[in-house]
This record gives sequence, C-alpha cells and structure tokens, in this order.
Amino acid sequence: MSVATERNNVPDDRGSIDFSGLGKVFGNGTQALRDVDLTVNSGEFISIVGPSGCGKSTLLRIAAGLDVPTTGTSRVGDGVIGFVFQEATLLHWRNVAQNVELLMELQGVPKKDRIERREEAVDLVGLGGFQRHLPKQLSGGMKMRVSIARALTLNPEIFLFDEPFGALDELTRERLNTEVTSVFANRPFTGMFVTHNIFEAVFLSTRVVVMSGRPGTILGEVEVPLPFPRPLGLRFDGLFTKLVSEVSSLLREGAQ
Ligand SMILES: Nc1ncnc2c1ncn2[C@@H]1O[C@H](COP(=O)(O)OP(=O)(O)OP(=O)(O)O)[C@@H](O)[C@H]1O
Repeated sequence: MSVATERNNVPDDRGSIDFSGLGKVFGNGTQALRDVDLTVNSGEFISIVGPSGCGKSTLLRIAAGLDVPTTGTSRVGDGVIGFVFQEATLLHWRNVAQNVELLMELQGVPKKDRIERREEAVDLVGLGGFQRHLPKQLSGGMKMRVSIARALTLNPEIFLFDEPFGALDELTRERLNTEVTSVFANRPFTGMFVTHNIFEAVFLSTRVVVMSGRPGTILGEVEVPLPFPRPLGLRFDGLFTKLVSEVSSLLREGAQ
C-alpha cells in the first residue's frame, strides 16, 4: 500500500482534502487511525465527532502536514492553511493588535497591509475596540477570538479547528459558533472542526462526520442542509433537532 502526504496544486482544488485508506500507528505502537476514507470539497465545512482518543486531532494534524500517515494517502489542496488550537496560544506581552499581526509579521507582510488585514480580521470576530488590550485583560472567549483573527489574517483556504471552544462556558461557545458561521458566510473556506459537542457540530457544518473509538475510522456522516449564516435560534428548529439526534444515534451505535 502506498504511503504519502501530498499537496495538490490544481487551482480549483486549493481547498480540498482527501484521505484514502489512511492509517496511523505511533512509534510506541498505539494505533490511532485505521482505513479512514474522507473527501472534503473546497467550500465544505465538516465537523468531526467521536469518542475521546479516537484520533480526531491526529487526523487534523495530518491534514495540516504536522504529522504523516503510516498507511494510505492524504492529499490536501495547496491553499493556505489556518490552524486554531485548543488553547489560544497568545503571546502575553503583546496586545491584541500585535498578537493578530504576528503571523503576518513572520511572513514579512508590509506594515500598511498588516494593519488593513488586522483590522478586517478584528472586526470579523467582533473584537473592534480591544486592539490595545493585553491577553490577561481578556476573557477566555475573547482570547479564542484573537486566535481566530490571527489565523484569518492569512486568508486561509483551509481552516482547521481542534476543539477551540471546549473550555468555554455554553453561552460564550454559542456566541462564537454564530461568529464562525458568519465568518464562513462572509469569506468562504474549507472547514474541518473537531469537537465533542454534537450541537456545535451540527450548528457549524455542512456535514458531520462520526468516528468510531480507537483506532478511529469513519462510522457515518450526516449532511446538514441548512443555509448560512446561521442564527442562534436555529438550535430550536425541528430539522436541527432531528440532525442532532441522527449524529447522536451514530455515535451511540459506534460505542456498542
Ligand atoms: N505522539 C503520540 N505518540 C503516541 N501516541 C499518541 C501520540 N499522539 C496521540 N497519541 C494517541 O493516539 C490516540 C489518538 O489521539 P488524538 O489526540 O488524535 O485523539 P482525539 O480523538 O483527538 O482525542 P480527544 O478527543 O481526547 O482530544 C490516543 O490514544 C493518543 O493517546
């Protein structure tokens, strides 16, 4: 079987992700993933749910090129990749504006463009007016907004999220979910979002992918045919509830 991680350079395919027969065994013998077949087309937003330790983060890291599969192939479009981690990972001595500019500074983006892109990203995540605040003056939700804004400045075609809102209270999580869908509606990208929260998965996505326990493989998928941007009240919609229960059933079947 061939083993590879490739970046596609087909222009229309810059945001696509394709895993075929993907497996991952770590050096200590832990098998995290087996036979993962998954295609994400440009402009789709998928969420991945599954039991703890089933390899969700590993899959995301492989998509980002931060890890390599031991079997199968991973083909990822050659568009810019944005990665938002579980922690906001801000530099505590830099204010919001300086943190948001960080990746652009590292890329050598000229000051004028940096400011323009920073302000646009800060506005998109609702942080206008907080540019001079230091991380210690921000709530957990605001820190995650800074982290998202920092990734947005690179105009990613592929946006990978590793359970970024897991540590936040429910109301803050809901607010940030709404903001992510409005960013997605304003500036489309290919999204891959790892979460334990089924409501969050359905709310954010065009498709929810359910994984089995370790070694993780794909148990099934649920399409989410709801338009963007998505209002907060969507959570009370009949179709939304039905989709949540479909994802929940798939997860429970996998746990048996
Ligand atoms: N570098 C590593 N070396 C050895 N084992 C690892 C490594 N990274 C992850 N694992 C193991 O691989 C399995 C999958 O880990 P991963 O973090 O991808 O799961 P996850 O589904 O994201 O978990 P969670 O939902 O708890 O965040 C786990 O058993 C984990 O302990």
